[in-house]
Parts: sequence; structure tokens; C-alpha cells
Amino acid sequence: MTATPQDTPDPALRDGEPGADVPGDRDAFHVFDTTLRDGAQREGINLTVADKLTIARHLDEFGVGFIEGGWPGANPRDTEFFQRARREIDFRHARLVAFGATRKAGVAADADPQVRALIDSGAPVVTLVAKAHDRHVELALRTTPEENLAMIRETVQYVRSRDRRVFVDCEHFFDGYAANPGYALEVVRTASDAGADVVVLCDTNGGMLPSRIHRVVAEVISATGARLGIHAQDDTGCAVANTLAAVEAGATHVQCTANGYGERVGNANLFPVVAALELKENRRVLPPGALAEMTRISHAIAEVVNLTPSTHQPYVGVSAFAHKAGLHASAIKVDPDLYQHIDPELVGNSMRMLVSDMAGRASVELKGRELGYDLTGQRELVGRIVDRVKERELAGYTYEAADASFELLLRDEVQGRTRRFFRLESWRTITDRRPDGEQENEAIVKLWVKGERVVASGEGNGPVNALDRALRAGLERTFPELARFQLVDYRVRILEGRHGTQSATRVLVTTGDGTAEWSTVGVGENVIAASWEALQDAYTHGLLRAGLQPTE
Ligand SMILES: CC(=O)SCCNC(=O)CCNC(=O)[C@H](O)C(C)(C)COP(=O)(O)OP(=O)(O)OC[C@H]1O[C@@H](n2cnc3c(N)ncnc32)[C@H](O)[C@@H]1OP(=O)(O)O
Ligand SMILES: CC(=O)C(=O)O
Repeated sequence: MTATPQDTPDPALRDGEPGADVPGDRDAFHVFDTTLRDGAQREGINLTVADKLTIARHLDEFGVGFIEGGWPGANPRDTEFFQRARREIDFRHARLVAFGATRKAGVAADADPQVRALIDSGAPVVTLVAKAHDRHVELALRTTPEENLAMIRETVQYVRSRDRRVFVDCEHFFDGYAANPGYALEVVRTASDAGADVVVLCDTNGGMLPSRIHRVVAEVISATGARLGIHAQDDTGCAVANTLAAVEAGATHVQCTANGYGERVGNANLFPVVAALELKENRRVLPPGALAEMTRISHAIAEVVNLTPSTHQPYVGVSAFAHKAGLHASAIKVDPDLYQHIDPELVGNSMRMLVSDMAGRASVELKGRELGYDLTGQRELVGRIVDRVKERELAGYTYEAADASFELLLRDEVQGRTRRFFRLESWRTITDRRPDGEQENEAIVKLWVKGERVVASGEGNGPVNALDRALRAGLERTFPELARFQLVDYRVRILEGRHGTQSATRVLVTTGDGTAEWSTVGVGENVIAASWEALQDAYTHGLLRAGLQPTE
């Protein structure tokens, strides 16, 4: 076959770092990311080429060793990704990996268009997925066990002959090993002897538990001497544990995805895996300083895939170091280590205190400190704040999700009086359904601002929007800062469903000014009253943030 320009790996990726085969690297531990291939197999993720390039940049910056970019030749998007990644990304840490299958049964490797596409991608590393379970060979490939071994051997040899480094993903390895260990081991030996650098044992159906993974990995190393990797799906919720168990048994290559995205319920989550290896096992698997960027990188990738970051994700979730229970806070006041497994800053996260009806004095004192109030030694004041929080939470307020409303409550107690930028005389909303079916919403607010009575009105697409506009109209002349405030999020919850439409309503509002966001809460007999209260707190907090002093 005549050599085409793509027959050699991209020159920029060929020699030295980052490159194809780097002398000495064979012994290094591999952090292999497959967000762009297996992660993209998650329901609900639909990445453009631009999204994939952005994620690849984030992963390279984080310091993973390998980025599996997709399956070139399977779809135009993945093919284009490899062309553009080579041109547009100056990889500092990672090597780009093209994923594909072994040659088809009965077809020569160099004549199989899917295998050619792997070479044409220009990627210096190729992962070949191979069948390791004899039942799959028979039913899915519809070929003989011997032909499957030949498919693996010849495809690895062909890709090696084109100067690519090869990893072989043994699909369904653990199930195959349970059913026919002799054949599964033969697959590993065939791949390794043909020149695969790493033979990756895959728990494709994700049904394994850590003890089994540990035992099998140890047995395969002892029977074959091959360098092994692990690829664990998360169907039992054990993918991270399974990955760590494989490493403990001798695997030196871990395949993971950012935030655990992947087929069905997902893959081993990259972030807890690398954090465990670095912080618990004391293994250096990332460049120095990378771990401290982990929370930022995790959230940035979630943003690109357009999924809300999981608040409860280990290490990087916003709740990962959030403390709600009063007893915890009282110990944390003495030493944060008493209720935290690591210092959150090691992974770029931070400790947060939550104030709720489960808080005690220590929670309020620590939260006060977080907000810039020193409440040390003020037992009576702190006790009063705790009591008010518990009373208001009983009435339906929730302060753990509304820091700004809590800060106003705390400020009022510290100052011993309530001062605001405006005082409400009354508000009214009117919703009309016209005969033509259109709706009109209007609101009127009567306020006192700096000693003056202000009457303002507003129209909106709903009564709350009209009320918000009327409030802004009444205040904007005195407080032009309000123009910067934007409603970022608005959530309504009915508190006592059993009362139907008469239930109490809680509204949570998040407001931003382009530099920060803050959340406020309101509770009322209806959604408009609750919204008014949350909006009032939102504007008050925003004006305080802007450095203004309340007068009313
Ligand atoms: C466990 C994993 O997640 S592996 C990754 C799976 N990812 C994907 O499937 C996403 C991308 N896939 C695709 O776009 C398509 O499936 C393609 C382009 C790869 C193939 O499409 P098609 O040619 O239409 O085949 P189809 O998807 O119906 O079936 C897969 C074929 O690959 C064969 N195959 C499956 N595994 C292997 C293997 N390890 N080695 C060789 N051939 C294989 C199957 O036997 C089947 O062959 P057949 O077409 O002769 O029946
Ligand atoms: C290769 C792969 O994604 C799997 O076996 O799950």
C-alpha cells in the first residue's frame, strides 16, 4: 500500500513530548481519558467538534497522559475532530488517541476502511477494541475464536507497522474470564505478543465488584506478564472502586471520563480516581499543581457538555465540603480536619458552612466568619441568631440555599435594628385575560425611599415580572446600580401540598451583577407575596454589596 501523508503520525506529535513512543514512558503510570469517546456515549450529551476541542484543551491542561478523541471514520464529526485537534491544539501533556475496532472477520487489516481511518487520523496512539469473551465472538462477531485471535494479532501488527503505539481494550473481559478463562487469557497474550503496549481489561457491562476485579487482575498479570489497564463501567456504582482495586492488583493504566460521563450510567470518574491515587496512595500521576485545578476543570467540562455539575460529586461538588450539622460545625471550629477527609484547597474546592434548623452556635459563628462578621465570644447574640433561623425555617424559609437572606438576618441582629434602602407601603398586581385570549399583567408599588413617597408601575409577561419591573421603576432613579442586577434563577416550591392551591409557597431567587451571584428566599401565602420578599432581599443585598448605606 502506498504511503499517504497520514501514514505517519503527525510530525508535531511524533518525537519526544508530546509524542508517540517516548523512551522511558513505558513504565510510567497512564491516566487515560475517554470523555470524548465513551463519555460522549452518555444519553443527553451531543458534542460539536468545537465542544470536543474545548474539552481536549481542558483535559490537556489538567495533565492527563492520553485523550481518546473518538472513533475516526465512524462519523464525520470524529474524523474532523482529529484533523482539527492536530492543527489547533498544542498539546502540552497529553497524546491524542484514536479509537476503533479490530479488522472485520475475513478482511485484511490494511484493506479494512475502519482500520485505515485510524491511521488516517494522524493520532500517534490507537486503541483497538477487541472481543475477549468467546460467546461474543460467536454471537456478535459471528466468527470463530481462532479468527478473532487473528483479527487482534494482525490489526495490532498493522497499526504498529504504521508507527503507532497500540492499546487493546478487551471488551467484556471479566465476564469472558468467568465463562472461559483460557480463551480470555489467550486474547491478552495475543494482543501483548503482537505489540500492544497495554492490554486493557474492560468491565463492559459494569457488573463487577472490587474484590473480583482485584483477584482477576492479579491472576492475569501472573499468567501473562502483560502490562494491564482497567476500563470500568459504573453499573454497580463501583467503577471508581473497581479502578482503584485494579491498580492495587498491578494495573498501571486507568481509563476514566470527566465527571464519570459514559454509556448507560457512566464510567469510572476521572476526578476521584486521580485524587485517590495522588492523595490517598501517594502516587504522582498528574503534573505538579494539577490537582488544585480539579474543581475548576470538572465544572468547566460540565459547562461544555451542558450538564449541571453534580453538587454532590466527591472532591469537586459544591457540597463536597459543605457542613450542615451543628455538631460537625462545633468540631470544625476547633480543627476542620475533624470532619473533612482532606483539605478542600488541595483539589481547588472550599469549605462551606450551611445555616439551617440543624445549625448550632458554632455553625452561625463560622458562617458569620465566612461572611466577614466576627462573632467570637458573643454567645447571646449568636444564640439569638440560631433561634431566629430555627423559627423562620419552621415557617418555611431555607437559609442553606439563601446566603444573602441569612446575611441580612444576621446583620439585623448584629445591629439590633432593621435598616433597608426602601420601605414598602403597599403593592398590587392585576392580571387581565382579555376577550382575545391575550393576558395583561400590571403591578403598582408604593414605597418610601430616602423619606420620599414613590409610586411606580410596571408591566410584564406575568405578575411577578410586572412586580419586579414596578419595583425597579420606583428605585432606579435613586439607585442606578440596580440596572446591573439580573435575575439568574427563580425557583418556586409549594410547601404543604395537602392544602392544594392554598399551600404556603417558597421562592428562591438568584441575582447577579456580572461579578457575583447571591440567593435570597421569600415565603408567602401565594407566589407573588413570596416573590416580593425574595426580590426585596435580593435588591437590598445587591445595594449593600455595591457599598451603599441603607436609610429607611
Ligand atoms: C464497549 C464500547 O463502548 S465499544 C465502542 C462502541 N461505540 C460505538 O459503537 C460508536 C460508534 N459506532 C458507529 O458509528 C458504528 O457502529 C460503526 C461505524 C462503528 C459501525 O457501523 P456499521 O458498519 O453500520 O455496523 P454496526 O454498528 O451495525 O455493527 C457493528 C459491526 O462491527 C462488528 N464488531 C463489533 N466489535 C468488533 C470488534 N471488536 N472487531 C471487529 N469487528 C467488530 C460487529 O460484528 C458488526 O459487524 P457487521 O457489520 O459485520 O454485522
Ligand atoms: C471499550 C469499552 O468502552 C468497554 O468495554 O466498555
